Amino acid sequence: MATVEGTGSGEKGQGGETSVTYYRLEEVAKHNSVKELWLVIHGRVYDVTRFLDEHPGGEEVLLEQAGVDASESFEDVGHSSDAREMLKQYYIGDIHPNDLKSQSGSKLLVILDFPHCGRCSLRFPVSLLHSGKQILLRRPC
Ligand code: HEM
Repeated sequence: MATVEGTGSGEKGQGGETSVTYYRLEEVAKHNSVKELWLVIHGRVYDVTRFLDEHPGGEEVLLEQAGVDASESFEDVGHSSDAREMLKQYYIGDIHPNDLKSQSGSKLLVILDFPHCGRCSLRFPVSLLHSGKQILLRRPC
């Protein structure tokens, strides 16, 4: 496990300090029972131990995903936005960047337009590692 300090807002005096705890996949894998059940959804780690009894889809499906990346099964079910909102309360940290799957197939094309300047429009592909991080961009002119 590693904890990394980062600035949430990047603005001075706005109190945007955040701290992220990173977990290796092998550590997540150890929490695979009803006593302690962690799973990974989209690069984020969730401790759903106390949710086992409450999950509307039953505890069995959660146990099947115990200690592993459950992103695909989570999405296959087509969980509601309420379900996605619930995730927040079980979030305990992010997967360590070294353990994130290479997502070469999922690139995002960023297009920046600068209305004040007729010459400047930037297009560049970026790789999506995980959400929640800040990207700083510098205006070209
Ligand atoms: C912390 C993670 C999860 C949360 C917060 C969660 C939450 C919910 C909620 C609120 C529902 C009710 C329907 C809805 O609102 O979408 C539901 C249903 C269900 N969930 Fe999850 N879920 C989680 C993980 C999973 C995972 C990993 C699976 C794996 C297959 C799963 C399978 C199901 C199934 C099969 C249903 C029933 C769908 C139905 O009856 O139509 N869930 N879940």
